[in-house]
Amino acid sequence: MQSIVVMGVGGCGKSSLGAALADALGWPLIEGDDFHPPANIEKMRAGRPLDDDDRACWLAALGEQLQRHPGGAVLTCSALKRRYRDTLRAAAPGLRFAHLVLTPEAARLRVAARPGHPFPPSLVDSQFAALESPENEPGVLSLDAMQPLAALRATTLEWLAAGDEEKTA
Ligand SMILES: Nc1ncnc2c1ncn2[C@@H]1O[C@H](COP(=O)(O)OP(=O)(O)OP(=O)(O)O)[C@@H](O)[C@H]1O
Ligand SMILES: O=C(O)[C@H](O)[C@@H](O)[C@H](O)[C@H](O)CO
Repeated sequence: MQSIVVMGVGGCGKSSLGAALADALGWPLIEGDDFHPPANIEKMRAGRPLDDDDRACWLAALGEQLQRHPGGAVLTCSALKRRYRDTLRAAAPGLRFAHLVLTPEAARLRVAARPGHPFPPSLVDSQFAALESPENEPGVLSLDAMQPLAALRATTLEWLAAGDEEKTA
């Protein structure tokens, strides 16, 4: 069973959907933010966007985590750029991605409603600037992040099941 990454900009709802999917599938949840080195957390807290170098060792650690769960896992990871996603795909071939899509305004509102979180609202624009849409890549589901969580969960589970049926047909 191939793992799934719940991806998107800060505040799009990765942790919420990731936890719901892990629960429904009985898969472990790999919370991507837990694998940032302290320097990355400090940088975000200081309102400075992460760059490719900052994200390189983080993505390598997340790839290792995926490899530890060959039976399937749910990973939450912003995975903003094509090459970040390809790094994860190289670690777990056939990896699937559910992309939570929302507007910068909606992301800002969600992030602002979480005071104390290391990711400040001022960083939201930089997330959209870095985002390369995964739409035309294989194994990607685009979701309207403004849908209720239960609907997002149901749509993603149906999509995963349909993909598995295709593989066994
Ligand atoms: N489908 C949804 N509908 C309404 N609110 C939501 C939905 N999903 C998440 N939220 C709310 O939006 C906020 C951000 O959600 P969450 O922490 O899951 O996002 P995230 O992408 O993991 O953020 P980050 O990457 O910055 O940690 C939370 O307050 C959460 O309760
Ligand atoms: O790639 C990045 O810039 C980071 O991973 C951020 O997206 C945050 O980790 C997260 O989304 C907010 O907590």
